[in-house]
Amino acid sequence: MPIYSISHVENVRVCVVMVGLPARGKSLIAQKIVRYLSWLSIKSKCFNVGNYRRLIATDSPITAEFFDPQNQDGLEVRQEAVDRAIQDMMKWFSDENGVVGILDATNSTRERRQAILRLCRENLIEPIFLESWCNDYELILQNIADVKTTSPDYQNKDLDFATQDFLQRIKYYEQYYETMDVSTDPDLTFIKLVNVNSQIILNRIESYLESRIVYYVMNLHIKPRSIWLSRHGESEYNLTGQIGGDANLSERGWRYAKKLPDLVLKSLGEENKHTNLTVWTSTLKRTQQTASFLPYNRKLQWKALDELDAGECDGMTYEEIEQKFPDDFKARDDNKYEYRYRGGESYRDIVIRLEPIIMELERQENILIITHQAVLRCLYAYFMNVPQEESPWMSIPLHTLIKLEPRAYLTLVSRIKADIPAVSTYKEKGTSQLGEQKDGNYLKSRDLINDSEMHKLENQAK
Ligand SMILES: O=P(O)(O)OC[C@H]1O[C@@](CO)(OP(=O)(O)O)[C@@H](O)[C@@H]1O
Repeated sequence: MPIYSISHVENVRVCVVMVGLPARGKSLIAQKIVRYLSWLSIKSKCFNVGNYRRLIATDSPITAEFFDPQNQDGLEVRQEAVDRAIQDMMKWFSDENGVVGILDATNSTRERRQAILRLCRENLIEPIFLESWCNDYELILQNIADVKTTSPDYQNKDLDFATQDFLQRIKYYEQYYETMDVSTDPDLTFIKLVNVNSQIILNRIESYLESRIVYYVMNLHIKPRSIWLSRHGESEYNLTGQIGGDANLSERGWRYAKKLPDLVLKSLGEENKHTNLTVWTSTLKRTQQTASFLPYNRKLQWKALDELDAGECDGMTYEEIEQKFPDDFKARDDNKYEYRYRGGESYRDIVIRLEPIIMELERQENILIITHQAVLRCLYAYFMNVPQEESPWMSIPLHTLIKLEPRAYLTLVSRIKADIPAVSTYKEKGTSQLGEQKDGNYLKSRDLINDSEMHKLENQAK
């Protein structure tokens, strides 16, 4: 039976209209919403007006003066950019059945917001305005530094120049910026984040999908932190090639468990060696045994982190499954993400049960998660924006500690191998044999800003 996502049930289409002065973290929030909703199979896309503007005004470098409200040419280019972004977004809603489109721009005047509102209503799209309001100067400077390292406007410019120029750009916008307020915008659906999430003002949140977006955004924080991921040490079932079950660690698995505290210290580095981590495991013995030598007192077990339930195939090897249920074996290879074991789960089912984990992870700071091959693939896919067709085939080796460092526009990945041998549990498509465990082919940092989108736009413009 197919699983429907909430967008099918409600049949709604939502346009998230970002609002805020430059350097308020709008693009970051927009990208994160797209990544989160796409992970939940809700078709989402971000339309960044800055990208359109750069395509139209190719005679860059652009400096703050371009944004002077007295600069007529600048105004025209900016109007054209927003018109084109909105046009493309509307086309995407209708031609590609988009569900959540995000208009990433400053949308800083009430007049502009009213125009977007009218257009959305005409096209039966629910608009939700998401304002990021911030007067914390340190935070703004931090955002400028992040923008400077990622925005094409400041490529090859030094930080001082970029900072001054950007502050001037903000000043121009401030001349006509109108913030959102319950008294002035009583009829609009909006979320206003004040200094990230020190205060959150909500108005007229109505549909379920809107409330999911609100809940997600409310949980975001921007404190620097790291997330460590590890599979449990090699288990006795891994040795025999059996899947599922609740086996103990093998002798080599125990060696990994004993070495894990050192690997974590090494990854923390000398200056952070006293950092107190929270450790999450599943409820299965092999993850708890793996965590047993870690010197941290906050250890939590989550049922949601248990391994993929293989139902009737629990305890079998892939060869036995191929012999006993050949059609199922093939169906799983054909569509591993959707295939649900008889009486068990699919990868999609895991993603659904992991959603509260993701929400909690967004709220938390430093966490070490010890879990299982399939669950780890799903968590990793969320952080690294890995598409559904690929995620169940990612190679995540045993006895390897992975560190994720979420940054403004990308997640950095590093890993430490324990140098303790383990069997491979990696099964390639089309065979029941366990092949060689590939050496973490997905363990690369990935940009969250989708470059391919930019290339597509550039090609259209040519
Ligand atoms: O989806 P595939 O590639 O079969 O991987 C999931 C399998 O990985 C295993 C090992 O083969 O995980 P784990 O080692 O965490 O127990 C199985 O229990 C589980 O069914």
